Amino acid sequence: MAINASTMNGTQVVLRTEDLNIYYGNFLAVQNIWLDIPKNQVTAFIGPSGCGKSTLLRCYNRLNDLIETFRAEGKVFFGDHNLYAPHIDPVEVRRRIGMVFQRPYPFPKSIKENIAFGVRINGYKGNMDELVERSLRQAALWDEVKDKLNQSGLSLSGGQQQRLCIARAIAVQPEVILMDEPCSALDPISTLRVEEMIHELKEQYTIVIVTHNMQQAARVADKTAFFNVKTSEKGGRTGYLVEYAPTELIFNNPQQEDTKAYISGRFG
Ligand SMILES: Nc1ncnc2c1ncn2[C@@H]1O[C@H](COP(=O)(O)OP(=O)(O)OP(=O)(O)O)[C@@H](O)[C@H]1O
Repeated sequence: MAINASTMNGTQVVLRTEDLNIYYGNFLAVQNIWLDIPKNQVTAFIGPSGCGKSTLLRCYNRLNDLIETFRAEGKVFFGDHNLYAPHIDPVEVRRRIGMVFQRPYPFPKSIKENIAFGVRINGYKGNMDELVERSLRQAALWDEVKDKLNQSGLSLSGGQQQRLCIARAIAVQPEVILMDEPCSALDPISTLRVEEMIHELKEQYTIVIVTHNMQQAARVADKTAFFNVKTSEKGGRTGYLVEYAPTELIFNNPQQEDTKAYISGRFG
């Protein structure tokens, strides 16, 4: 699966959705999404609860496939590849488009093995110690764990566990990292560390982050997409994209009334 990305104002587009509708059974959860995710930038998804931020995020690495009632209409492109074409291997997609979840969930294995495990399964033949160190350094965790690599990942603090999970995601060398509210279970200092790390990671990776925290979106994201929910014809609550623009425009000069209302805290 070679990437041959198209461009958006001179920036490469890594992920593109075209007229994407996402269903759980008969329920239309997300409607009519056209969205381009730029390479080596941080894109934030914000919006009120239930507008489909996580549902859309999980579409990018086919994680929704694991939900029996899930169905997608429309297209999701990774470079030139339609990720939902029949020949696409979802396991390969998930290696190239990694994910970090809301709650850190280290494997009940050593710190080192948390990183080495997935890499080995992917057939890595290089120097494992080097890779473990590099991944932990990129996740700003090396200095804290270098003397206890054989201790359990579960012995770390919540913030350290989340950075371990980020190191694990990085280790298999994905092109994109999806983050679903990665700081919501962390204290403010741990949150700051993860945010600083996100700034550094975007030099090498494309990052899409779902966050409830508008200040966080303002701090970390180059572009921000604001989603809202409306009552659909069938009576269900369906999410849709309201506005997508450089982050400073979304927060300082939003074009849509709903965006203005949301960022000024009038709903959500
Ligand atoms: N596995 C599922 N099965 C059925 N419906 C689902 C499933 N997951 C999500 N939904 C529904 O899809 C809609 C969008 O949910 P989603 O979690 O993507 O929204 P969100 O914007 O990420 O919300 P939050 O900010 O609360 O996490 C909601 O109505 C939710 O109830």
